[in-house]
Amino acid sequence: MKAYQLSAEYLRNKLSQRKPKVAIILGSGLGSLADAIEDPLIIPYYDIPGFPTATVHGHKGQLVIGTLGNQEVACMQGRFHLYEGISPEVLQIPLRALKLIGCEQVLLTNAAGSLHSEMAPGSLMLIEDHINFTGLNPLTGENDEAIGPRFLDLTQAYDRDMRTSIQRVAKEMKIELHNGVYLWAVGPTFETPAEIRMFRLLGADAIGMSTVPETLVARHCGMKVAAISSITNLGAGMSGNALSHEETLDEGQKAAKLLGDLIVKWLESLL
Ligand SMILES: O=P(O)(O)O[C@@H]1C[C@H](O)[C@@H](CO)O1
Ligand SMILES: Nc1nc2[nH]cnc2c(=O)[nH]1
Repeated sequence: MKAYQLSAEYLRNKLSQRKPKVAIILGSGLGSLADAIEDPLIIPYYDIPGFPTATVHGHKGQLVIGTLGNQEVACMQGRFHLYEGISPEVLQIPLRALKLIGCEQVLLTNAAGSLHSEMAPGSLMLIEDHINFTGLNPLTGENDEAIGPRFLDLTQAYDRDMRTSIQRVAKEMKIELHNGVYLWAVGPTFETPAEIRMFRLLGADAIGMSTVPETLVARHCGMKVAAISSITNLGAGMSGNALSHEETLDEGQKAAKLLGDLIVKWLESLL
């Protein structure tokens, strides 16, 4: 058995009657969203065969399965990043396991730096497309055609219907939701000001160190994907301030309530 199949088998045995259809991944500073999940079944990543351990401060490292916005959800409270030394192959495990237990859609969230001063910290950005600036891809290696195609089309990486429904709900709630392109940089260093200027020229609107590998793995196994960035800072050199993970966490926590409200209403709208 492959590692993700072992993870899925373990999770299936834990689920009993629960049937999560929507997966959610919470980024830096956004973990408190999972506290609103009702009747939670909490499974630490270290208990799940095949799952790596979450090492980044602010990423709790547990799967919370329960009800949110009247939907059954499987929520990853914390994620894995390549810069933690996790191989691209291991990044495949959580999403494939979530698909195997029945999740058809995934909503990814992250903390990100903005490349436009008008999209200030505290803003939310719906990802309409991405730029993979890492040269790395979690789908590198042998392809299992039973999971997905060798050459995956990414013309619609972020699902149009999911984006439309999230935008509609944001509008109803009078939440300003920017649209933009997220650029994946490996990290763990933040960028230099020169890199930020270059990334803006390349067409990026926000920059971060996650999400794209999850999108690639999820799309490959046939899940629908939407993603929202919580803007925690302006890109390096744009404000004169030094960047830090503490700032990411503080600003993420400040935005978590607004993002949580949007996610709950969106889940309710799926009924
Ligand atoms: O997991 P996300 O993408 O939300 O985390 C961001 C990127 C880095 O891991 C970290 C930098 O502060 O926050
Ligand atoms: N790469 C990158 N990741 C972030 N996560 C939160 N802010 C940033 C940023 O400015 N750059």
